[in-house]
Amino acid sequence: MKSLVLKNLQKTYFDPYAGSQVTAIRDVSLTVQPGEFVSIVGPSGCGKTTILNMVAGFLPASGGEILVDGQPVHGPGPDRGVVFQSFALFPWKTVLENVAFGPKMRGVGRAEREAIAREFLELAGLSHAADRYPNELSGGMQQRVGVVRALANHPDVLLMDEPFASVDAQTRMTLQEELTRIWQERRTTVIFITHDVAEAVFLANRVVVLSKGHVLTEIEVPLPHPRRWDALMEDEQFKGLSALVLQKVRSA
Ligand SMILES: Nc1ncnc2c1ncn2[C@@H]1O[C@H](COP(=O)(O)OP(=O)(O)OP(=O)(O)O)[C@@H](O)[C@H]1O
Repeated sequence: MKSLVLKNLQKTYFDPYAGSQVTAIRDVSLTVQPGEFVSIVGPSGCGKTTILNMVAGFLPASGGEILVDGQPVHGPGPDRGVVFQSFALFPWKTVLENVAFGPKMRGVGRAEREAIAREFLELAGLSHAADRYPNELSGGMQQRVGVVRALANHPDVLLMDEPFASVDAQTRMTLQEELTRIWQERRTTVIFITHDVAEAVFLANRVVVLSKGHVLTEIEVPLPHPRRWDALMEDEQFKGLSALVLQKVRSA
């Protein structure tokens, strides 16, 4: 478990159409404690994906600093795992081989990496699908494989950009419940980006609301884990927090 610190982060892009610089991230400072689950929400264009790409090391920052456990980030690295909304599993590899791929790249021997992959597949309720190929899985199952493939690399920080946006509502709720359960077991530090306020509150210890490239507010979510939709749907505290976050996003 490692901390993630963003210090006065800034990002400007060159807009070729306007022929000028646009500021996507003005000044974002954020400390994510080791093992904390932070959701980031905000209106379209407020800079969520830009922040995630900078933390992943895919985009250079224009100013400020990103520190993982005190070490500055200068590019992608195995300490940070990334799961996107649409991502590619290797179609020519089985589910087991997909999940074992990261450990293989780290030089872990065959028996050990298969054991690691089987452990994670079990965690995600996917043991029965180990020998199948991605095109033999439903969208929700592929998404789950994507999540455990990232986890099998033992990242210190897991970065998730709307990973469940393209699955149906029912599957999405199941994936959210599984993610909170897996997170509770592994306690990986997580940043989760979403447009969905209920999803943000359901998953996180803390919700960060972004507005036009800066942090508008942060809202603690002191609900116990693991979380289940059946219980939370009617929970007054959950409903109150969701309403508060929604109000902030709408004012952002
Ligand atoms: N490659 C780019 N070149 C120029 N401008 C960009 C680029 N990528 C993003 N932007 C601009 O930066 C701002 C933030 O974009 P970003 O994609 O981070 O927002 P977002 O909050 O993730 O949006 P959404 O919720 O719609 O995905 C927007 O104004 C966007 O137009």
